[in-house]
Amino acid sequence: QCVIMGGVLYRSVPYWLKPGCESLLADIEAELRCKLEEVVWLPGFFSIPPHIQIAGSKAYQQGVIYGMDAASGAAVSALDVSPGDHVLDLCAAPGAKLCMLSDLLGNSGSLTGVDIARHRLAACCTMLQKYALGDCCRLFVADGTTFSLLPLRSCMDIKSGAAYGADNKDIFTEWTSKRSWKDRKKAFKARNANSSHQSQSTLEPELIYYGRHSGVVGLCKSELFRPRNDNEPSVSGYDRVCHLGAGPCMLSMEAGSAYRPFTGTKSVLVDAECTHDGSVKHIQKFAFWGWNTLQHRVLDAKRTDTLMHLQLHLLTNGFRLLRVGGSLVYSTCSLTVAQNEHVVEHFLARNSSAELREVDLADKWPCKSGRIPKTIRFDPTTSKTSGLFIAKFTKLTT
Ligand SMILES: C[S@@+](CC[C@H](N)C(=O)[O-])C[C@H]1O[C@@H](n2cnc3c(N)ncnc32)[C@H](O)[C@@H]1O
Repeated sequence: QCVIMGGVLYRSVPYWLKPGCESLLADIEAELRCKLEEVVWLPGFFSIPPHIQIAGSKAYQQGVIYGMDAASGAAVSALDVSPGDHVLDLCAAPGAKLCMLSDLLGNSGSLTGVDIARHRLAACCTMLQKYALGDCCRLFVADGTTFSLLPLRSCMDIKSGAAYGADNKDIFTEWTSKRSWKDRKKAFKARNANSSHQSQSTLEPELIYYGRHSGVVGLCKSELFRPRNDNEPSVSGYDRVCHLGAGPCMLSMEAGSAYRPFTGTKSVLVDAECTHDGSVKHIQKFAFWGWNTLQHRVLDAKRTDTLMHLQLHLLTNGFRLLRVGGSLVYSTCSLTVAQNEHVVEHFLARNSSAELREVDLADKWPCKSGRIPKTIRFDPTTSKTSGLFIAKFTKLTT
């Protein structure tokens, strides 16, 4: 019997590119020896029977398909990303949503992925490269509650370090995964020095990957890492938007130039750390961990409090980095009210420029309303997806 749950694939071709898709699908079906069933409510998604293993298939190895739960796909769709947008994914690893975001952007705009767990972000980096999706992307190991770097203009000319003097070690040249032993040792030392002097929450962002069109090539390190300063309007581009009253036009830096306008972070995804109790894949792990561990892993009040605090801070900082008129999606794969509606309520009470928005198309999705109007919930018992909570916000001028 075909069970859709947990067996949904997202093709690594933009789903609006119809030509050629049919023949591609036929090839994949022949290779997997099963029918790919279209998920009618989510373009680009197909379901396969759960016993079919895709990891050994040519289609998977060549990066034509990747596995992703349909509810997660819905969270990305809720962002309504258009080519050219500057998108921030604040809890990016291991990177399924990041890949889909990159697919939607095509070779335009920019995508910044942030995660506090280095090893998990390294998996993102591998995925982006495997699926050839990283051209406009940059990845930072950083704390999403304090991350402060603005998006760079994606349309800027790609400059080579040579134009700025190839011997200037401070200029980012084209990214390569092959670093000299000396460079790796230097980076390792710097990391160790950093972590012994700073707590995790104040770690400086560390750039671990950047694509050719991410806007990083040609920049000086001091330009890329110049922190947003709320007290200096000329540096903190986002604040200048409000003061100028000039719509969604902001200021950003380019190598060797004064600040130039850019369209800002239009979309922020905060797929926050949570207890994962709505994730079917995660719950299956309790068979291995032992069901008696459920109490401290999911139901423990102290842990929930700590997570709520983190979720609220991630959401607040994501919103701070959003431009006026942009969209932010907050999602968790927890089914608890504490990590979802309560976080949203606390956030709205403290941010007068935040407004909840209806998720377009949600009326066609197999989801229900959350306890707060305009929020939605995917419930595994009725949606045939993993559980997911989604709230979409926009930023108003205050
Ligand atoms: C639910 S997972 C994100 C899944 C991801 N969006 C995807 O689609 O693959 C939550 C992530 O949040 C990260 N995280 C936890 N605390 C964080 C923080 N303070 N800043 C940034 N990321 C954090 C975790 O390391 C974890 O990778």
